[in-house]
Amino acid sequence: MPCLKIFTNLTNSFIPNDFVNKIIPVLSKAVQKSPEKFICLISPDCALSIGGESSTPGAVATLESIGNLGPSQNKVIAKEISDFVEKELGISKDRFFLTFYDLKNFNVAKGGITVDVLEP
Ligand SMILES: O=C1C=C2C[C@@H](C(=O)O)NC2=CC1=O
Repeated sequence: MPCLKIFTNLTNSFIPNDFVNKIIPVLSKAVQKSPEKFICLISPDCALSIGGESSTPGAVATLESIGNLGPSQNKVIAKEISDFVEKELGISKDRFFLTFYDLKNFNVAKGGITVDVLEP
């Protein structure tokens, strides 16, 4: 599944309960894949230093997808996700770091079956 993982120094009480669901349509539109395929997890209360500063809100995130990533797509995706994270979590864009991983289909499995077999 295309998967966004966010690690943040925000405490759990600052993460809206519906955050992981609300971001799915944003991901779906930005990555151009159907919403039911997406996973989002957020890990709060992380010890996180960005440039020696650990008390200001910040986050490090990874986005994994089989395709639909690349130099032009990533520019759009980065903007959409960082806008949403800033609006919903109050994390400024200069303290939000996103890394993209374009996965091979044989390196992802769902229900115990690799995606090259699931979606040949
Ligand atoms: O990363 C991806 C993972 C999957 C699994 C499969 C599915 O859920 O149907 N399709 C996927 C697309 C991806 O990009």
